[in-house]
Amino acid sequence: MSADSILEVDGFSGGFENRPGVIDAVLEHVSFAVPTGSSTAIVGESGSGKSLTALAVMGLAPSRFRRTAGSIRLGGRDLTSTSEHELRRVRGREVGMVFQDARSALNPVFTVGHQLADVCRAHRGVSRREALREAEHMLDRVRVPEAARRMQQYPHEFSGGMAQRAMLAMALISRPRLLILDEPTTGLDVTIQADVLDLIIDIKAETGMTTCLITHDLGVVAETCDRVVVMRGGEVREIGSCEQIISAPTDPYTRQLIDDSRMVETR
Ligand SMILES: Nc1ncnc2c1ncn2[C@@H]1O[C@H](COP(=O)(O)OP(=O)(O)OP(=O)(O)O)[C@@H](O)[C@H]1O
Repeated sequence: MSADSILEVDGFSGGFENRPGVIDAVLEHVSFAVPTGSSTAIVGESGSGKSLTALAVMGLAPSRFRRTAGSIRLGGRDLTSTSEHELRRVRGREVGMVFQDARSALNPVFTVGHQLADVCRAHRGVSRREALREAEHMLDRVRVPEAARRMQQYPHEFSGGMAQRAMLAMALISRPRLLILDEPTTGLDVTIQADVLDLIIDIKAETGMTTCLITHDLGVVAETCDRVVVMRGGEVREIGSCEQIISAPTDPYTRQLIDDSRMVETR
């Protein structure tokens, strides 16, 4: 394992305890690293274990999930032996996550501005006034038009694409070192998908932040990432540079993913 990887998942295995004492294995010896500054993608079909791996990194795996082996190190710290209290500090400050369905991840009873400011205060210890100013600045930065007015609105008043931008602002406002994006554009209209992807590419270029993009679509990966981890059935099947994986995949499953992806349309 290399010292310049912000995230190191090493032999991580686990499953669900659906019946007491019996663990149905889901993740099997998952090992990969996310080099600091990279744009690493985790790709695979639905059910391959991508989201579960990311949730384990966040310390947010479902309550019935049990780790059976391995470790997850973030910035050199072993998360599998970190207390829940510490994990709360790590989430946000060290690692932020954007989920697929932004509107359901936002709290429906508070305005978007209120929620952004709360996250800012919790992680950066600034005054309420400063947090509100930062929240508006962040909404503007993720290209939400009329940020000041949007601050006062509730999540249901945001379209899917705008809600996804607000989620991105929420993840960015605590300035995490690693940003995990779980299918951030799935379910959005194609043109909105392209806008959100462009935004992610621009923010990455501006901040130099490390990103980990989870997707089933290798077409998206080709546009946004430099490294690829291919998962299937809870296992890592192949790891390589984006170029190598796309031009010369060694695993037949990766080849199938390439054929299924949007790249087929542009070839
Ligand atoms: N709460 C749960 N209880 C039992 N099994 C679960 C639970 N959550 C996920 N699983 C199982 O774990 C496996 C991995 O799921 P995961 O969500 O990580 O896949 P994924 O690759 O991210 O797919 P998707 O893109 O559909 O989210 C799946 O087989 C799923 O059925």
